[in-house]
Amino acid sequence: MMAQNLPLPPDIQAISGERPLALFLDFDGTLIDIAPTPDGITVPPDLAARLTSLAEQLEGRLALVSGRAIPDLQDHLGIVGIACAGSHGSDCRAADGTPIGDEPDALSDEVLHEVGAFAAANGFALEDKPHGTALHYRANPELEEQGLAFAHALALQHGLAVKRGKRVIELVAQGADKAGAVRNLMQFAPFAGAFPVFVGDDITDEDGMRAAVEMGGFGIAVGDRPSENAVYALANPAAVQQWLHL
Ligand SMILES: O=P(O)(O)OC[C@H]1O[C@H](O[C@H]2O[C@H](CO)[C@@H](O)[C@H](O)[C@H]2O)[C@H](O)[C@@H](O)[C@@H]1O
Repeated sequence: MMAQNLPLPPDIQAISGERPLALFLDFDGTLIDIAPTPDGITVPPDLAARLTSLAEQLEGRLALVSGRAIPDLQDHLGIVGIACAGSHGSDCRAADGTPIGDEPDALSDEVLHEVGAFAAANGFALEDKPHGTALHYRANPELEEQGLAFAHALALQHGLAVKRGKRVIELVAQGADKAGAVRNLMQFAPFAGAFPVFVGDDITDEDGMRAAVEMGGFGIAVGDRPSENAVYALANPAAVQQWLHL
């Protein structure tokens, strides 16, 4: 199913034929199908090579923008020589690995301890991340309300932000989001001055799409979640890969 009956995007070659295209791609649910657990995803073995080749066609103006930390992306994909923004925009790096922008501190030990204890006591699967922590409840969807109440109370107490995703609630530093990642990358070559397009499936991707729109581009929603900022839609990761000619 597709988001809000939005039309299919124009062919990528038609877009990039008109002006230099800067492409920002979410990972889970956009390039790769959602799996029961974070480590259970199936990543085609040649995906990294295909992304690298796409980046070359775009003269380097391709970035992965993920809620996952960059080392986690690399564990699944291998080292890809393209720009990456990990941990919901907390950690932005150019294609050669050079950091872009400030990297926020990790969460305090006190917060990590509280979240870990809550997860263990209530049936959430905990994902520790370098710039945050995630409570997964895909195996127990009824835990959502309880998880949100806990996360919002803890965020208020410690000045953190809550991110919601597909059967996941995350705590991260204030100010980290995918809009910031897009804006950061668009300040520098080879992205600066290009036409930004953000492709994503989840709530956190709305920030990235909004930033693309602000800079004259557009968003493409993936899947059936209604999108506030997308003007085009693709049905699933297979359709994204096809659209990208991967
Ligand atoms: O911004 P993304 O690249 O889409 O990353 C968002 C989160 O993705 C991962 O969790 C989600 O995918 C898992 C694997 O399909 C799934 O089991 C889980 O229910 C989803 O929430 C990842 O584990 C998170 O760290 C990312 O923030």
